Amino acid sequence: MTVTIDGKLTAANLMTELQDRVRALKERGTTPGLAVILVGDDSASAIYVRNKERRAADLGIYSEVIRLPDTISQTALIDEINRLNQTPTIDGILVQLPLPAHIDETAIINAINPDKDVDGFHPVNVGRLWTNQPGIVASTPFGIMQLLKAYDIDPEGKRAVIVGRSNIVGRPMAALLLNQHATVTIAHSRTKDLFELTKTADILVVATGQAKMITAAAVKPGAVVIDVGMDRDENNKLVGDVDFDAVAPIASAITPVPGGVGPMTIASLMIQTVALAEARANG
Ligand SMILES: Nc1nc2c(c(=O)[nH]1)N[C@@H](CN(C=O)c1ccc(C(=O)N[C@@H](CCC(=O)O)C(=O)O)cc1)CN2
Repeated sequence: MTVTIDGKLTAANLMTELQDRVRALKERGTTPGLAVILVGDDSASAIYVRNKERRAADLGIYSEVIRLPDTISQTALIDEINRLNQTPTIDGILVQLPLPAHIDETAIINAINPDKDVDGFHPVNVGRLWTNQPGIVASTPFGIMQLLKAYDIDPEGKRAVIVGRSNIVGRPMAALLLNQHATVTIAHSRTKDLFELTKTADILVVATGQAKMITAAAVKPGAVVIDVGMDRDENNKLVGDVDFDAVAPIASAITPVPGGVGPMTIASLMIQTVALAEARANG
């Protein structure tokens, strides 16, 4: 029988566990602090940021949202990051993506102190991940690893195929699965015979942004299928990169959209903010 991996429930369970860690930190005089920078008025980003703010408040994490106009210069944005880098009560800093076109995303990520880079996007943290050292990991792949753990899916010895090579999902996902002893292939828009490759995967992670591109013919029977997509179908309904109804009957486990990977992203952000505050409290 196919297992539908419930990201909402897993995230809620992890948040309950996290409450105890926040309480313990506060008893020791440390309140975890998270700063979120939102540039411009992208409506989806505004919702994600509001949800981050709410989740932090639920847990007793101090959060500060810095809303900046989309006309802000790159220099002024970096000045703001520098202020937060120097604020001792802020453990984690993130800049909500995407950024307006005139701002160089790489320059902004590189301006964040790597030890406060709660998104795990800074090259120092990327390097730590690829060399299998402890560090902060991008929230979505971190959340996917939490889902695999919660459902007793062990990557060791499995063939994993990741479709998508973004810095936010595909690349860190590959490193995390490799660190857990999977045999990993990253596929992308220029991969030849893509579906021949995806059919070899015991664990298939799809992050392409193309609605329902993975059909049953592209999946090995019994595979674990993780859908990172958040796309709109012809009826403007939120769907994933995987055709859930077609693939679910042949998968051993599959994430739905919505309610699969998405809710784990914000939960992972909270977990890593608390871990950074614990590091501060422990000196
Ligand atoms: N600085 C960052 N920017 C962005 C990140 C990130 O991790 N750091 N990730 C995404 C946006 N994101 C969080 O920021 C995010 C995306 C989706 C969800 C989520 O819960 N999705 C739900 C569906 C929501 C809906 O109905 O629209 C789901 O899949 O069930 C949470 C957070 C890009 N930017």
